[in-house]
Amino acid sequence: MAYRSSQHLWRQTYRTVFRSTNPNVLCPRLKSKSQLPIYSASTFVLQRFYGSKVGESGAATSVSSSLKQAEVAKFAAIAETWWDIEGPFKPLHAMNPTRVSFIRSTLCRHFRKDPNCARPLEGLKIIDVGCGGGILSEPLARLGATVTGIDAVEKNIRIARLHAGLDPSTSSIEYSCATAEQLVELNREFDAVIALEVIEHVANPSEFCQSLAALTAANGATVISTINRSMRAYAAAIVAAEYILRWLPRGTHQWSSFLTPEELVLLLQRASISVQEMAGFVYNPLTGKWALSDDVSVNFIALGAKQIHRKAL
Ligand SMILES: C[S@@+](CC[C@H](N)C(=O)[O-])C[C@H]1O[C@@H](n2cnc3c(N)ncnc32)[C@H](O)[C@@H]1O
Ligand SMILES: [Mg+2]
Repeated sequence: MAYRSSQHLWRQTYRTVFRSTNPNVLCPRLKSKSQLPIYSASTFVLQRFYGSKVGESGAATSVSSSLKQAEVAKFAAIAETWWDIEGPFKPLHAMNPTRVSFIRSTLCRHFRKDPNCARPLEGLKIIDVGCGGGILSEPLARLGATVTGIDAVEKNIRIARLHAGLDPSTSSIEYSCATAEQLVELNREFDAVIALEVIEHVANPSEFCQSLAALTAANGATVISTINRSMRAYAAAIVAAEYILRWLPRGTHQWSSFLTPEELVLLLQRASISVQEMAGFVYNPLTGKWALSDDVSVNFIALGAKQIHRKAL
C-alpha cells in the first residue's frame, strides 16, 4: 500500500516539479521503533567521535559555529556550477526528484496533509539549511511551502537568489547567508527543518543536530540526508564518484565524516528529535536513475518528529 501510494506520489511530484520521466520508487515507512536498531556500539562511537559535547539534556546548549573552513572553501570554489546539471552537482540534480518524493510523502503524513493536491506543502514554513544554489528549495516552493534557504557560502546564496528570481513560483524564497546556529540565536522556528547532504560537512554533527532541533517548532519535523560510514559507501561515494566516474571533485568527502543510520538516530534522539521514517537512495547504473529503497548502506534520508517534553508539575 505504502509502496503503491508512494509510486503514485512520485509520478505526480516528478511531473509537477521536474517534468520528466519516472523512476521506480519504494518509500518504506517504519512501523515501529524496533525497526531502527540502535546498537550500544553506536553510543561508544558517538562518545569517541563527539565526546562530551553530545548533549544530555536534549536542549540546544551553548551554540558554537558548525563551520569547517576547509569545507566552506570547497563549496565556494565550485559555486558557479550549481545549476550545471553535468557539473560537480550532477549527483544532487539526479537524486533530487527522489529526495523530493520522500520529503513530500513524509511531510504530508506528518502534518496530515493531502499529498495528492497540487500544492501539498501549502501553509508550511520550511527552512533548507545548507541550501547551496537552491536545488531543493525551489521544488519545495513549487509544492506550496514558504521556504527560507540558508547557506554558509555567500556566493551560493547569490546564485540561489538569482536562479529563484527567474521563475515567479520560486521568487518568494527568502535566502540568506547564515548558519543554523545564527538563526537559533534569532529565535527563528519552522514547521520543517531540512538539511540534505550537509551534516557530513559540519564541524560538530551533534551540535548541528541540536541547532536543527532548536529551529524546529513544537510538533514539527526535521529531515536529514547523508552518507553511511560503510565500506560500500567508501567504494561508491568516494572511489567511484570521485576517482572513477569523476562526478565530484576529489576530496569532496571524508569517509570518517560519514555517519551510520544508528549514529544519526542517536544524535537526533539526544536533540529531542525522534526518527519516524528512513529510506535509502540507490543508484541504477543501467538507467542512470535513483530510487528510494530499504537499502541504507550508502545514501540515506531520515525524518524525525520533535518531541515535546512536558515539565513535571
Ligand atoms: C553538498 S552541499 C548540499 C546542498 C543542498 N543541501 C542540496 O542537497 O542540494 C552542502 C552545502 O552545505 C553548505 N554548508 C557546509 N557547512 C555548512 C554550515 N556549517 N552551515 C551552513 N551551510 C553549510 C555548503 O556551503 C554547501 O552549499
Ligand atoms: Mg556531501
